[in-house]
Amino acid sequence: MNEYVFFQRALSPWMNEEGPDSDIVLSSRIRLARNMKQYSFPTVFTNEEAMQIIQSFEQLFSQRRLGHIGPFFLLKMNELQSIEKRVLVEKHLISPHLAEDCTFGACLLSEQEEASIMINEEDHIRIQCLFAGFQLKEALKMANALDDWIEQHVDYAFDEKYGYLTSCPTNVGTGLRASVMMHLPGLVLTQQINQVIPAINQLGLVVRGTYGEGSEALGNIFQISNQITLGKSEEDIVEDLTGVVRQLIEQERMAREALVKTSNIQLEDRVYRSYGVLTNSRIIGSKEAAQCLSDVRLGIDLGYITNVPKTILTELMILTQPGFLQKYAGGALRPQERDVRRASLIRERLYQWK
Ligand SMILES: Nc1ncnc2c1ncn2[C@@H]1O[C@H](COP(=O)(O)OP(=O)(O)OP(=O)(O)O)[C@@H](O)[C@H]1O
Repeated sequence: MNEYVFFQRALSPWMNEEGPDSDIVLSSRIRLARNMKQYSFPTVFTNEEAMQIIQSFEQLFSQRRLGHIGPFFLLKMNELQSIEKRVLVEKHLISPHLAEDCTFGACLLSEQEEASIMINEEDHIRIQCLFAGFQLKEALKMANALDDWIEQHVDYAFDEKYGYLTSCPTNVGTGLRASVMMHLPGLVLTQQINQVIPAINQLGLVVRGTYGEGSEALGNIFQISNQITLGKSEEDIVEDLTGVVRQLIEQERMAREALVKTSNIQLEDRVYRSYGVLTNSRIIGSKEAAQCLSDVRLGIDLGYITNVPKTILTELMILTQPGFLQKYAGGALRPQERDVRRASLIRERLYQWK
């Protein structure tokens, strides 16, 4: 496999699977923050230290094969074009911080893109595992396996009392963030989301947008994760989040049922109008596209639309982001040009399923 494929395909191979509860939970993620004992934290390390860290990972992964996860590919930020870095951000494989601010940053990607390890981001090592649907426990298992393997070769910064030491105190302890990406159009349409978000926050969990901290919830997609990393075991953090997500799934299903009962024809109309916009418009902005894709996804889940596979919608959510549009166009595009390209790309993809 050639590294170039990471920038070409919008749909990561792991996204092709239908995970459990995938009508509501789009994906599950575990990320672990770790640091190496012998180096200063990335906030203060020297360029030399940063390069040594990358070198040690280059050697460690030179075999490129790690148990059943298979080969890994190392991509250095200072060797990538800015559009390529943006594409990796849009695929949730690296953070905007690594792409934009970390000259001596790198990432290791597995072939299926379900595992990614960021080097020299906010911490020396950030291990991330992604699974389709509601599979937090499976993601934790894979992240732990990767973590154990790395720990055999690297001395982690660890304190008997506090656990894993990290750049930001909010990650000290387990260094673990567990999160799910949820599609919650029912709770948004019934306006219950306005009560649900504060209630989730009170339970010590955080609700974020599609692209993490500081981002908007595009197309009714919300990311829910744990806030606390200290004083609880990894398993308890995942268990607590799992309990809340189960309740949210129930609430979303009930909201959808209530909408079908009370306003079936209005809902069907909304779904088909959005389908009409996607299949006919000549200019479309990213927010409108995300909203229409959300309506059509709901339409598929409720059985109104049967001819469109959901993976096409997932792919379009990523493909219509600015980085991908420009990658396909072969260069920079002005916002208006992007809106025209976005519309034609969506029409082309959906045309195959008419
Ligand atoms: N369940 C998930 N499925 C797919 N992508 C996810 C999921 N959860 C988070 N992400 C993606 O991971 C990236 C980082 O998210 P976020 O900023 O919330 O977290 P973080 O890595 O835990 O960082 P920090 O510790 O700085 O808050 C974002 O692109 C986000 O969309």
